[in-house]
Amino acid sequence: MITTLTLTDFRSYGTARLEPGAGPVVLHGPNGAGKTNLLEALSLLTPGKGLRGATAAEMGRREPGEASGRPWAVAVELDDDTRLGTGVPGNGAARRIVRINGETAQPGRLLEYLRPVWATPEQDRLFSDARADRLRFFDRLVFAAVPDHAAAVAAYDKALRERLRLLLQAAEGGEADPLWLDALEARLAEAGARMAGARVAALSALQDAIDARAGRPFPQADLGLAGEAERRTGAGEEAETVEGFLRDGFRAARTRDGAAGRSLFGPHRTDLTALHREKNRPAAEGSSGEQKALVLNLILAQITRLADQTARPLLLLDEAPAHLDADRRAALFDEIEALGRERGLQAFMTGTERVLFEGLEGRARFVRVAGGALVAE
Ligand SMILES: Nc1ncnc2c1ncn2[C@@H]1O[C@H](COP(=O)(O)OP(=O)(O)OP(=O)(O)O)[C@@H](O)[C@H]1O
Repeated sequence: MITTLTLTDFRSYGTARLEPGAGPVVLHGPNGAGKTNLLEALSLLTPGKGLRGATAAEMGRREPGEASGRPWAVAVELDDDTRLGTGVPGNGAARRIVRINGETAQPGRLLEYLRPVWATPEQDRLFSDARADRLRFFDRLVFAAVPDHAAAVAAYDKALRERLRLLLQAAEGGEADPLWLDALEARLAEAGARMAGARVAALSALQDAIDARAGRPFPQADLGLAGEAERRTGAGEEAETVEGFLRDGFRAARTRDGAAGRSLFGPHRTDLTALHREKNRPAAEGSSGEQKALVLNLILAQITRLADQTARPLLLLDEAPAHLDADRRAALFDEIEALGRERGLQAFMTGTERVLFEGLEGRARFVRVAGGALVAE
């Protein structure tokens, strides 16, 4: 459990401190008050770019007239006295660093301490938006469950960029070292097969968790992965066989990728598919309210699963109640509060009006966000 959160020059905050305590935290305040900024800060306590997908340089506080963001820091203390922190040490620095108990650490190690999962209004059209966003969303769910997945995706993305750079050089008449290409593709195939393995395992566990939630007032999704490496993995092929398939595929795609200027083959092109079970229709056809409810159900399934394991689950819900009808809102609050009480879930929820959370009165900590300050009520 996070016992204290401190923000320093993070977005709209100069310095701010919050002691969330056990149970849900409701952050309410007018538009632009800094509610999402606070959730974003918490979302950086896991590898990646956080819930806005922003760069570290954008996150530093900028006063009018300042050209670049200030050095910033987000720090938390956990109930076992562990100190986790992230931030950038210099003006406009592009890479954030992570500290665990004062020592610089690999971002992946944060997953040993916290497993944040979030839902934002941007996900309201998750199933009809760009494939890449959907895959990123799913990969984040995977690495909250399988920490190694984050490292495999990072290694894969790096090798993919490097390979494309070489292929573009070759397409423009330059020389691409074939041995270096072979080495990069071997790395891609190895990381790609691991990614496919983790995705297939995580999808199956997530589907079980969704199925176990029948009877709640949220729609159920039947999930699938549209990608050849995942299909083969799911059909029981050994990881080495999938790796061989990927290596051959990358090699065969060299000329085409170089000409297209894009990497057209590989598990970075996998898609997450979802069927709205009750309606027996693709989730992509659903309204934004329906997609929102499907995504929330999926996220609640994931967080319940994480809460069953040992990791500390952390749920960040940006403007969730505003988009839900009264039944679903009440069910959401009851579930979050029960998960907090029984399994140590910490949840942070935002909304413009306190009244949206009246179902949580007496059961949550209310914090008013205004003018860069956090006021516990
Ligand atoms: N780097 C930065 N430096 C200073 N202020 C920033 C920075 N980045 C964002 N802001 C400010 O933060 C505010 C937005 O905060 P946030 O998105 O958290 O609002 P919110 O309370 O979630 O509002 P809404 O209810 O509209 O979603 C804006 O006023 C924006 O100008």
